[in-house]
Amino acid sequence: MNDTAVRLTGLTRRFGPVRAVDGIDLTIASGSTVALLGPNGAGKTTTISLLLGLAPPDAGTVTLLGRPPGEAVRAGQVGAMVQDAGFVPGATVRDLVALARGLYPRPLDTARVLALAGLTDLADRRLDRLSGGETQRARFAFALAGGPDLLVLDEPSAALDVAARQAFWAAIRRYAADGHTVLFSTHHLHEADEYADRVVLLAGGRVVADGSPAQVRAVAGGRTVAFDLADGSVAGLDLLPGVRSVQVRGGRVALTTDDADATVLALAADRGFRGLEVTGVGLEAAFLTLTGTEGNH
Ligand SMILES: Nc1ncnc2c1ncn2[C@@H]1O[C@H](COP(=O)(O)OP(=O)(O)OP(=O)(O)O)[C@@H](O)[C@H]1O
Repeated sequence: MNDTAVRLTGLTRRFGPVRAVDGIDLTIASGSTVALLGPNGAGKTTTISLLLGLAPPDAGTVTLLGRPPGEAVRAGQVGAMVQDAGFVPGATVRDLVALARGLYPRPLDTARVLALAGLTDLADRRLDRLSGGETQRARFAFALAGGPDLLVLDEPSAALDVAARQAFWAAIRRYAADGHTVLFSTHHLHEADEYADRVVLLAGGRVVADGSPAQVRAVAGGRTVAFDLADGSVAGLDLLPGVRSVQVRGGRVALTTDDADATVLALAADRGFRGLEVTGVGLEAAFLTLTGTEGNH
């Protein structure tokens, strides 16, 4: 199997004055699960359509599993779930899976596709009688049918309720655990945090951060060290190692730090503490900082 599932170099796409995708370089190793995270208009959908070969880039190149995207898709190596895909009215879920399986040289068994997508009990239901969440699962079944090495999902959990969303991510996890590569776009920060082993943060058509969810958090300021303000003095706290900012609220101090370990050790030596709490900044805060929207809300 090819070690590199996706390679994008200098990928660029403009719509008039808008640089929807502005020189993206990205390499995704086979077997990883990667989230393309970004706010509305960040360029996620455009990147995915260029990546799948659905639209030509203005500049740059795309290689999927070592080949041009069209070739990889035709060979059944790539499955995709894109937004607003229409279905033939009157056809059933089973018809759709049969259609998709017929397109690929080595399709998965029908029963496996239906089970993975959570559609076993709905196999004979007409597509135009499915709920929004069920329709989304049918799209997922279509993407899975060819048994692709690379699964590309554009905002896959849109329109799913909580239970359907959990079932959906459990299916993705199972598929990824078999060594398949999954690339999904989302603006749900917790989804990227929870389900991806790598997060690529897009804003304005560019990659603004790229790493593990923990690394993406670290880029934006690390951790918060909070404790009770015993004697009321905050003097010198800003000089402790790693500390970026000091806030006092309701008798507690919150230090934002790049190095929580060093901050806590120095704090212990300096004055001691009570009610210590160390928390991650969270992807949400990282996202706001990195995309430059902090304080604009
Ligand atoms: N066909 C098009 N014509 C003109 N502008 C476009 C077109 N497609 C996308 N854009 C613009 O390109 C930018 C990136 O859009 P894109 O849909 O890729 O973002 P996104 O991150 O997928 O957003 P969302 O989360 O809202 O789906 C936006 O400014 C969008 O308005």
